[in-house]
Amino acid sequence: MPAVPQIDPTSGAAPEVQPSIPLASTNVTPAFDPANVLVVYILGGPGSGKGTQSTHLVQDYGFKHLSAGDLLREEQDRQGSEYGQMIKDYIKDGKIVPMEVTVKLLQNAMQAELDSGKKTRFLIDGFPRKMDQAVYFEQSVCPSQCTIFLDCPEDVMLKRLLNRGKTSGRSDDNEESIKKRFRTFVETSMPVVDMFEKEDKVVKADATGSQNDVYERLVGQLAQRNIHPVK
Ligand SMILES: Nc1ncnc2c1ncn2[C@@H]1O[C@H](COP(=O)(O)OP(=O)(O)OP(=O)(O)O)[C@@H](O)[C@H]1O
Ligand SMILES: O=c1ccn([C@@H]2O[C@H](COP(=O)(O)O)[C@@H](O)[C@H]2O)c(=O)[nH]1
Ligand SMILES: [Mg+2]
Repeated sequence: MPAVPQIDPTSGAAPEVQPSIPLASTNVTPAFDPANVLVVYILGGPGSGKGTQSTHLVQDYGFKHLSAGDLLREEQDRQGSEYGQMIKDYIKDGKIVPMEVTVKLLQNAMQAELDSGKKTRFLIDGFPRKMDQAVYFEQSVCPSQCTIFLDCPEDVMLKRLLNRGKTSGRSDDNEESIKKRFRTFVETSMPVVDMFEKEDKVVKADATGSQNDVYERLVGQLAQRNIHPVK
């Protein structure tokens, strides 16, 4: 397996990939072999419960949870990061940070986990959020097994996020940023879910109701995809 490059502090990173390139037409060998590494994405609108359900899934399915948003916030706060201010501005505005940064952070985190001989099942939360990220990651990092999609109406998500905003300290848990995030989700992220849906790779669950209700639905859906708890 090739070594995973660090984020290049001078120039940035991975080559640009045009989103229009069809997945099947390329010959790139991914960095991680899907025979040895399981990647499941968890997507859904802001506040749909991705982080919450990830906590449950990690406990029962032996996943290593990697939240793209958390990794970006860590990078934003890392002393000396040349991307800090850019990430801060993008997050507050609900925009998608250029994929070179996010993919590198994810790839490095996966490599670190594999190097330490720990988990080989990755639950990637809140990624891919844009078509270029999806195409690049699937081709060059690791093809996913499936995408969990948490389906939740905006009024429910808004209520949850405003409630979370009372204590989260997140710069984007305010009404103005939330509206922008909803828009980005519909315009930029849903096409990714739709693409995976066409490939029959989406496990969709109604994300309304209690956390436990949602989780039970997810467990049932995952079983149908032959993904089972490890204990
Ligand atoms: N089923 C649920 N019912 C009520 N509240 C919930 C439910 N699931 C999650 N929450 C709460 O809603 C808020 C948002 O949940 P969570 O952080 O898991 O969402 P998310 O999809 O990861 O959001 P983001 O995209 O902003 O990171 C949290 O305060 C969480 O406790
Ligand atoms: O692939 C990604 C994932 C996230 N972002 C940015 O981070 C924020 C917060 O993400 P959460 O998943 O809600 O924690 C998101 O609104 C984007 O601005 C990103 O750019 N790319
Ligand atoms: Mg989250």
